[in-house]
Amino acid sequence: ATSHLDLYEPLDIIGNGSFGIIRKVRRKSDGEILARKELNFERMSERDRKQIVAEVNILKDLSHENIVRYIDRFVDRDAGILYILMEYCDGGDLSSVIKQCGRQNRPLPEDTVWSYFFQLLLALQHCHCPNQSGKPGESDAPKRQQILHRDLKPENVFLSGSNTVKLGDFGLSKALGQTSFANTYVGTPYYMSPELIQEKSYDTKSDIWSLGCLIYELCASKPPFHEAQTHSELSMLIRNGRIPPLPKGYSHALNQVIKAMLNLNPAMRPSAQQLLQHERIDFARKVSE
Ligand SMILES: CNC(=O)c1c(C)[nH]c(/C=C2\C(=O)Nc3ccc(Cl)cc32)c1C
Repeated sequence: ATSHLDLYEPLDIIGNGSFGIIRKVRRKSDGEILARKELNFERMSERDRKQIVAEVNILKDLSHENIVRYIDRFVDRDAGILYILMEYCDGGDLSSVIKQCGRQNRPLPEDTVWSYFFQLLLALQHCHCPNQSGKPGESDAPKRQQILHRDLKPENVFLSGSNTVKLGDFGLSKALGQTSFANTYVGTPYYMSPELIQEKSYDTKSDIWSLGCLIYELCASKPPFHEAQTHSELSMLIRNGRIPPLPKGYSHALNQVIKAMLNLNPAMRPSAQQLLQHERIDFARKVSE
């Protein structure tokens, strides 16, 4: 019987994640281009293997336009490699877009920022409030537990076409409900929220903090607390909560909504649901429809 591997023609390597690579592949049956994560689990610790299994199980449950679609997985026991097949996003990741804006000193247009912001809010809302998307008959959908992304950063957001963003790499996310709030710190130091510095628990408002850092970085081409050289300097900058204003040309409204997401007190930060009511987000929604 043809093994899974023979069903796909390997093309170029497009990324390297924490445990392996991401390769572009062509499905031979219909020529569809996909992305395949290749993870060498022989070198992984037991804990990391559990993490990957948890990621796949989380991704399987999520089906949303703004979350990278999980397609299939299979293991090559001899080679000790786990293959995870996902949708291909031809625009690459947001971190490359930000680097390009910084290099060419051409900031992202404000309308593009609001559109990406809107789409990421839809993705987060789908994770944070499982049955809130308001689709008719939603109430009889199987109850899925709340999911936290926990590592929202430009390297984990991918572009499909020129203006659809997709949240990817749930490697560090935690499905709540099985355990209490995850209080082991993980994620990108620059996007570390104040509650994580004080080793308090991580919750949906920590994802909102990271989203605030990401939207800030889209405009300024660097994270809000970038000047820090050491961990302790970073935590001092974060706790004094002073955020350098965005470059000229971005509206007061955008500055304000970023400030609200970067409130030191998690309870004061707006939820994804509340942010989706913002008038400029509503405008982005209308533009996208
Ligand atoms: C240089 N690399 C790229 O331009 C690039 C492209 C064209 N696609 C990707 C990444 C993904 C891609 O295309 N689909 C994905 C699904 C899940 C995850 Cl975690 C990543 C991807 C990347 C990193």
